[in-house]
This record gives sequence, C-alpha cells and structure tokens, in this order.
Amino acid sequence: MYPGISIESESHITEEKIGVLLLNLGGPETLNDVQPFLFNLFADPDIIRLPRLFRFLQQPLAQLISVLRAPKSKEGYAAIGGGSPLRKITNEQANALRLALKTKEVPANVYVAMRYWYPFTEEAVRQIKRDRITRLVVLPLYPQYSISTTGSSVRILQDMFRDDSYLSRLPVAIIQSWYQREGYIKSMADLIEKELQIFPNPEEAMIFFSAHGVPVSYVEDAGDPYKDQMEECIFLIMKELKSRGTNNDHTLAYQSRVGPVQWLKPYTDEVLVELGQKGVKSLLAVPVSFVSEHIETLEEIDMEYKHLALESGIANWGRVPALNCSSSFITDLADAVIEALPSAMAMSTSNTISEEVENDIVGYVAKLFFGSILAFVLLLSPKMLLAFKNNVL
Ligand SMILES: C=CC1=C(C)c2cc3[nH]c(cc4nc(cc5[nH]c(cc1n2)c(C)c5CCC(=O)O)C(CCC(=O)O)=C4C)c(C)c3C=C
Ligand SMILES: [Fe+2]
Repeated sequence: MYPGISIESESHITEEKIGVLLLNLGGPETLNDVQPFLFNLFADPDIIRLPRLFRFLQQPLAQLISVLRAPKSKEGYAAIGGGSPLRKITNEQANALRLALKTKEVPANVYVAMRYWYPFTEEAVRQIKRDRITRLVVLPLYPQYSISTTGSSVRILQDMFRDDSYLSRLPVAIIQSWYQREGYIKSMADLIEKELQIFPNPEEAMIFFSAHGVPVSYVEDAGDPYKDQMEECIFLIMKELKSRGTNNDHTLAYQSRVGPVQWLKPYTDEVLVELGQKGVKSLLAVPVSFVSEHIETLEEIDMEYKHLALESGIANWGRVPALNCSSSFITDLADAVIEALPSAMAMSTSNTISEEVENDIVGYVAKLFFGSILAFVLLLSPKMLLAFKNNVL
C-alpha cells in the first residue's frame, strides 16, 4: 500500500503520498546569523536544561549567553568561509534520498526541518500539509539518539502535530536512532579503510573516534542513551573493520564542550596531548556523531585538533570525511525509510523516548532547584559575568 498503490475504502479511493522529514540542527549561513542562531540554540530547554520553576529565565539567559559566545563562534564560522555548509549538504542529502527511494520504486517527497535555523521545522510542516502527505517517516540525521538533538527536534514536532487536526491523524513513523544499521556501519568502515591507506604505515595509525559531547547530567540524571549508543556504534564499526582484516588500535573521545559543567569524558583535546606524549605517531580522526561536514569537523577537528596533535608530537594526521552523500549511506537511509513505513501511526498514539525521559526529569528538576538559585545569583554578579565570559565561553 505504498505510492502509486491505492487504498480502497467503501466510498472512495485514496492515493498514498509518502513524505520523509529529515531533521537536522541547522547552522548560520552568514556571520550576521551567528548570534540569532545561538539564541535559538540556547533558548531550547533541551540544550540549557533549567528546572521548570526557572523556565521563565530561559530566554534572557539565551540572550546573554548567545551575545557572549557569538564572537568566538563567529571566528570559527569565518575560518570555514563565513557560514555553515549544513543547509546545502542537507538539501543535497534530501535530493539524493528522494532519488534512491524512486529507484527502489517508493516515490516520496523529502522535506528538511532544521531545529535552530532556516528552513525551520514550521516551514517543513507547512509544506507537508500543503502537499497532503498521507504517510510520513521522520528521519533525524543523527545516528545516535540524544535528548539534545533528536529528542529536541521530535519534541517540537510532536507539539505541532498534536494541535493540528490533519497532522494529529497522519500516520507517522519516527526513526529514533540508526547507528546500528549494517549499511551505516559498512559505509563508515569503507571511509576509514580508504583513509588509512594514505598513511605511510597504515597498520600503525590509531583510529581516533571523536564524538560530539553532551553534559554528563544528560546521561546520569536524565537517562540520555547517547553514550551507550555511541560506545556500541564504535564497537560495531571496529568489528566490521576486524572482519575485513583491519586490526588498528582505536580510541573514543568527546569534543565540542560548552560552558562550565562536566561533559562526557575523555575530552578530545586532552587525549590528543596524552597520545602524543605516549609516542603515537600516526592518527586518523573519525567524526562519528554527525553525517555532514560542519563547523566541528571543518574548524575544530581540521584546524584546532590537527594543530594540537602535530604540536604534541603526532607526525601523521588524517581525518575521515563525513558521509555527506556517499551512495552506500544514502541507499541505506532509503532502506531505513522503507522498513519504517509499515509502522507509521498517528502521533497522538505513538510513544517516544523523549516522553519517557521527561518523566525522569521531574526528579532531576528537584535536585537542580537549589543549585540553580546559586548559579543565578552568581550570574547576576558583574564580576562573575566577566569571569564567565573570559574563562568559560
Ligand atoms: C551547549 C550545549 C550543546 C549541546 C548539548 C550540544 C549537543 C550536540 N550538538 C551536536 C551537533 C552540532 N552542534 C552544532 C553547533 C553547536 N552546538 C552547540 C552547543 C551544544 N551542542 C553550540 C554552541 C553550537 C554552535 C557552534 C559553536 O559555537 O560551537 C552543529 C552545527 C554546526 C554548523 O556547522 O553550523 C552541529 C551539527 C550534536 C551531535 C550534539 C549531541 C550529541
Ligand atoms: Fe552542538
């Protein structure tokens, strides 16, 4: 009962019209977009997680932090050409996915919904309604689930769908995570194998998985499955490589921490220095939380971490490119969509991890209550504000 195939009911025949909604983060396209983009990001209660009682502070806090962080972020975006490549790459992925689905005889419209910049989720949802889609697959472009990425995007989508008579009845399948898919694992292994060949002695290079970090509290207090999924993902990629006779050493570290709290450890920058001190000479960096090139691959890894590694004594540096539109990867996404179609059901009756996590948060909120009062008082002090800007952002 997929496209082109009609559903017959007593009174009428309906043509199935499939939609695929790609969820992504979004990124500033010009340097002028950086501060408003950061505002949208920090205004998200899944990024800065205030206790419910303090939610009224979310927007002023987002304004403050975005203004303080903007100069540093702008430097990063300036270094990669003045803006994020995310919109362009995600549109290319959407088009490639549409073509892959067509080849598999499942014609579908593919939409892009960004969480913090254009095209925003509202725009994609407007198009879905306008096109009278009859069955929708939601596919986050994050292989592993985190409250801060897939969780946040799905939460706002559910809010929009719940309040709309057409959308609340639309059969929807949400692919929560897909890091364990064979096609994805094999595509990553292909890229790693290829890049290893560039080293003078490929078997001596350490495979260095660098994942985006999240604050420890997400995992320990709110039950974010991100760390477990990341570790399993690395295990599966290494298992695939071993089955092909590639037995290099590997390690996993977490990058891109922001703010004064504890993030998942070990930290990428610290591990690079340690490996240099231990005498590692060849290192292949593998970005693993995200499937497109973006500021954290192009600036943080290719510039900052490469510089740090070379300075620490690592002589041979390489970096695996993001999957972007690799054909085996896109074909696997198309398979994931096709496999998900039969499970589509109206959102009002579906249950997601974010709802389960929401319940855990209630206890967590209570614990954070007094800590946050203290943090807020400190933030109001001009001296502390200056220190926050200079030392933390
Ligand atoms: C402050 C908290 C943040 C959490 C938690 C976080 C999680 C997280 N993010 C990505 C992927 C991306 N992040 C990007 C940009 C970005 N993220 C944060 C903060 C958090 N991320 C900031 C402040 C920024 C802006 C850039 C900067 O100033 O450093 C992007 C967009 C990159 C682009 O090219 O524009 C991506 C992608 C993941 C996968 C993740 C948790 C698993
Ligand atoms: Fe991020």
